[in-house]
Amino acid sequence: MAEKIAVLGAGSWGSTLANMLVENGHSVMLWARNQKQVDQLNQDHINPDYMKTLVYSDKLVATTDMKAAVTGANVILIVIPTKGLRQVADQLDKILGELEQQPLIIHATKGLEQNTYKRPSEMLAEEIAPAHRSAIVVLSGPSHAEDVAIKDMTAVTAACEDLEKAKKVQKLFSNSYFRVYTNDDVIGAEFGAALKNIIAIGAGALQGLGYHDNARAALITRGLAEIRRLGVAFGANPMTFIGLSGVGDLVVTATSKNSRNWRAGYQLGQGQKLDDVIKNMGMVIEGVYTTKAAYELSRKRQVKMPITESLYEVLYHGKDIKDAISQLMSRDLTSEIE
Ligand SMILES: NC(=O)c1ccc[n+]([C@@H]2O[C@H](COP(=O)([O-])OP(=O)(O)OC[C@H]3O[C@@H](n4cnc5c(N)ncnc54)[C@H](O)[C@@H]3O)[C@@H](O)[C@H]2O)c1
Ligand SMILES: O=P(O)(O)OC[C@H](O)CO
Repeated sequence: MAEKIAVLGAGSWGSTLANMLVENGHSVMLWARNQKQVDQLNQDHINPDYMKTLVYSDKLVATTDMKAAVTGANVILIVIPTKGLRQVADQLDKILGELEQQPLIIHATKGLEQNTYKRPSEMLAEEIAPAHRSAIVVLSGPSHAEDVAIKDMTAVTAACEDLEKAKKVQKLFSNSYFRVYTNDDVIGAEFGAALKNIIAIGAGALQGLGYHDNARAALITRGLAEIRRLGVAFGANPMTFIGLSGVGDLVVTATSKNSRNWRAGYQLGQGQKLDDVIKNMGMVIEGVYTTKAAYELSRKRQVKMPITESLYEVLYHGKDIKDAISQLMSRDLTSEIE
C-alpha cells in the first residue's frame, strides 16, 4: 500500500532512501535545512554535495519546511547524523504535538551520543513523546548509499521490539534489489551499526599503512569480538552480531572505498591529520565520534575493547598508529573465546 512518508535529512543516505521510497510507489517529502540544496533537488533533481551521480525522481519533493514535510505523514524516516539527531527530534516532537499525529518513526542513524552514550532510538524516545509516535524502528545493515543508488543488491535489517512494526517497514522498503529482514533486537542492531565504524577506520588505516589481507581479517574478526562484548553487556542478543547489522555491516564498511569511515582511516594511515580528513570528507564520519563514546562506555562498563582503546588514543591523543598497532600485537597472549 502506498504511504505518505517524510524523510528528514537529505545527505547521502537520506536522499537515496527517499528516492528509493518514491520509486517503491510512496508519496515522499524530503526535508533539508539548506534552501539551495532543496532547490537543486526540486528543479534539477540532483544533490551534488552528497550523491554526485544520482539523478533523483521528479516525483520526489524537497522542502526546508519540516511541518509541510510531516503533515499527514504516517511514516517518518530520520536520517540525521548522531550529533544533530536530538535537535531534529525535538523540533519534530513540537510539530507532531501541533498536528496531533502519531506516525511510525524509523531511523537509519549509526552512532552513540557523546557524553550520554545513548543509542539513536533512546535519544528519539526521549525527545519524541509517546503520544506523538506509534513505534520506533531501526533500519540498519550493510548499505552504502552509492550501491543502493545504482540498484545494486542490498540486504538490511528492520529492528523493533514490536515485530509487526518491523514487518511494516520491511514491506515499505523491500523491492527487487533491496531486501529487508526483521529482528526484535534493537540494542544489538544499534550497537552493531555504531561500533562497526570504529573498526572501519582501523581497517582503512591498516591499508593506508600498507598492511594486507591477513591484517584486515584479523582486525575485522577481533573487532567483531569487542563489538559483541559491549553490545551483550547492554542486553543485546549475541546472534544479532552474526547478522546483517553485525558482521554484515562490519564487512561492507571495513572493506569498501565507498565507506567514509574506511576512507578516513586510509587517509590517517597515509599520514594526514585528523582535522584535515574531517574537513575534506564533506560528509559525516560517525566513527570518529563513536570511538570516543564507545571507549568511555567500555571503561564505565569494564568491557575489554583494546582496538577501540587504541584508536581512541590515535584520534584523541595523537598516538602514532604504528605504535598503537605494535602495542596491540604485543599484549598478553589470550584465548579467542572469552
Ligand atoms: N551514507 C551511507 O551510505 C549511510 C548508510 C547507512 C547509514 N548511514 C548513516 O546515516 C546517517 C546520515 O549519514 P549520511 O551519510 O547521509 O550523512 P551525510 O553527511 O551525507 O549527510 C548528513 C545530512 O544531515 C544534515 N544534517 C546534519 N545535522 C543536521 C541538523 N542538525 N539538522 C538538519 N540537518 C542536519 C546535513 O546537512 C546533511 O544533509 C549517519 O548516521 C550514517 O552513519 C549512512
Ligand atoms: O560510509 P560509512 O562508513 O558512513 O558507512 C555507511 C553505512 O553505514 C554502510 O552500511
